[in-house]
Amino acid sequence: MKINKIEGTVSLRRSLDQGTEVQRKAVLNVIEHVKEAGDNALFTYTEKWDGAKLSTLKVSKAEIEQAYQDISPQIIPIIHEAAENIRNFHQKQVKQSWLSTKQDGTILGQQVTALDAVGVYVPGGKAAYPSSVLMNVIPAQVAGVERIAMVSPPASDGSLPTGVLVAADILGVEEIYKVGGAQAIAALAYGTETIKAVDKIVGPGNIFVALAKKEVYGMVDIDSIAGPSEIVVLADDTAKANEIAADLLSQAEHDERASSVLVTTSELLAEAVKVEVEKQLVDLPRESIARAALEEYGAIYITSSMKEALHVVNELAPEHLEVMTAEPMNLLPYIKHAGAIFLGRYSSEPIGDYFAGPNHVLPTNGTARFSSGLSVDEFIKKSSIVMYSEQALIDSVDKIAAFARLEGLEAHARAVESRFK
Ligand SMILES: NC(=O)c1ccc[n+]([C@@H]2O[C@H](COP(=O)([O-])OP(=O)(O)OC[C@H]3O[C@@H](n4cnc5c(N)ncnc54)[C@H](O)[C@@H]3O)[C@@H](O)[C@H]2O)c1
Ligand SMILES: N[C@H](CO)Cc1c[nH]c[nH+]1
Ligand SMILES: [Zn+2]
Repeated sequence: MKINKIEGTVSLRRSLDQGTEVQRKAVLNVIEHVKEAGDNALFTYTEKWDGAKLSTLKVSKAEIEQAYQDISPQIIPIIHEAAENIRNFHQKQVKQSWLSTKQDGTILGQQVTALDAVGVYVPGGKAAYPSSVLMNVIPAQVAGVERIAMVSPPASDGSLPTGVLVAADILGVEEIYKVGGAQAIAALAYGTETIKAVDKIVGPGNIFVALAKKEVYGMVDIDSIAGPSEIVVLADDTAKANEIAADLLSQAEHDERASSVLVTTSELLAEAVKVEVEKQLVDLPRESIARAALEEYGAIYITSSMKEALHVVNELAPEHLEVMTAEPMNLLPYIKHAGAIFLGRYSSEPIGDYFAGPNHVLPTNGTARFSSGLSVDEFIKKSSIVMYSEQALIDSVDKIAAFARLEGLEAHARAVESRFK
């Protein structure tokens, strides 16, 4: 990790991965092929990219039962407890419909309706993510979505990870399909013989998944594009180097393109964290991934004041921000851009990945400047409601007709006037 001293204001935004021309073309071909050939195209690509020769896509009851046989029994109550924490947190996000009656009897309001059908992408290439099953499915359930179709790429033996199957079963997901990548996104958007089309697709994935989601947007809705994981730790000289190093590595191990950054006012701490990171890397099972990520996207920034450090943090707008300072809560009002904020040394980032309750699907690549993590809001829509009283229309008909004529829309004006002719 390189140490950089920062003076004054700097621009540190990372550019968004738009994929290469070859990747974009490949994704377009996949989508067209799935539209034309349906399930057959899904079988072809699953064999090509995942090495699995399948004859059916839907996970069977027998496969779920087998997953319960294979999984360590101790993990099951832990998944249940995590699911409960996540459900309780998301329950607080529920928005109610409302109606408001004016003095003249007019009723105005907003009706909240859950989406009918949602597709959930659970990544499966480099690691298994049962936690992402919980994070994507629970807010949809809390919103009241009736149909949830989950997709995830199989291993070469045609199986899905036991943790993914058990987590989905614990939540009561009935449709689980063994298909991943751009082909899974195309199937959810356009439908095939086996997979019925949905209204919205959510969930993180690699560049092929991200490009496919962008491509089908409009046909269906999508959530934001969550890219490789990121962590920024903001620390002063009270923080502990070994704890910061451990937290930086927790995100670096996700992906060679993950980004782990320390922003600190202490030169001494910066040096100590650099040494600790090297020390802790050595026996990490995913050392090579973490090392590659740190070499390319890792950094330590030293600033001369906390004010400058906060500026750097807001500039980076990270997916996850940890604040490890003497009084972390005091800094909260100055943090404008971060997907999730973890305050104090007992709030290590993986608590949020698995257990605390907030969602772990969060804005990356600086998009926390304008977007938020996955929430119940992503699974609802709002219809406005208008019920005018006779008196209200008498009072405003001339104004509305005048406005319509300002736009040259005579039929609009006559429509409101027709009630009194
Ligand atoms: N932000 C979050 O909440 C969150 C959570 C979990 C994972 N992630 C991220 O999701 C990503 C998961 O990526 P992954 O690759 O491990 O799994 P993935 O499921 O996204 O992608 C695997 C699929 O990619 C397709 N593919 C692979 N190589 C291809 C090629 N050359 N051409 C066309 N298609 C190809 C295949 O269909 C394969 O099934 C990682 O970047 C990880 O950090 C993010
Ligand atoms: N940190 C990831 C989001 O960037 C989510 C995750 C899933 N499992 C472990 N971590
Ligand atoms: Zn993580």
